Amino acid sequence: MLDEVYRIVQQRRDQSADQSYVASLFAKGLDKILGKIGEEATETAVAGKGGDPKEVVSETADLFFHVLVLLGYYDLPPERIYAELRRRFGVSGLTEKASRSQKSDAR
Ligand SMILES: N=c1c2ncn([C@@H]3O[C@H](COP(=O)(O)OP(=O)(O)OP(=O)(O)O)[C@@H](O)[C@H]3O)c2ncn1[C@@H]1O[C@H](COP(=O)(O)O)[C@@H](O)[C@H]1O
Repeated sequence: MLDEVYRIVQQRRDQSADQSYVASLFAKGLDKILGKIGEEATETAVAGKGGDPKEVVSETADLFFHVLVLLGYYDLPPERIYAELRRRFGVSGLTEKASRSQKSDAR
């Protein structure tokens, strides 16, 4: 579904802003897209605190969608994110963090 929505996002880029919400975001520019991500991330956090599963799902969907618009802005297909997650797969976050602090100690 992320790939499908991303494909639509890319198709909307050149459309009229009054006929497409995605086109209106592109027309308003990067700061508008970033502002929406900040807003939706906050709303996701508030929903997480509230504990209503429906709200968590709805706000997370809004957040994912606006992140797809940002990826579209930079022509970055979701596959790039999947590849990064695959690269990290199986590496404990704690192990990765410890290796980072060892690297900075060595400097
Ligand atoms: N998944 C979504 C999606 N999720 C959320 N939204 C919109 O994101 C906006 C977020 O809600 P807000 O209340 O925060 O925003 P707002 O007050 O309307 O907007 P601002 O004035 O703050 O910018 C709403 O207008 C939602 O309708 C989405 N708009 C589009 N899509 C997908 O993008 C496709 C293309 O959409 P259009 O470009 O509108 O054709 C659609 O077919 C969907 O697949």
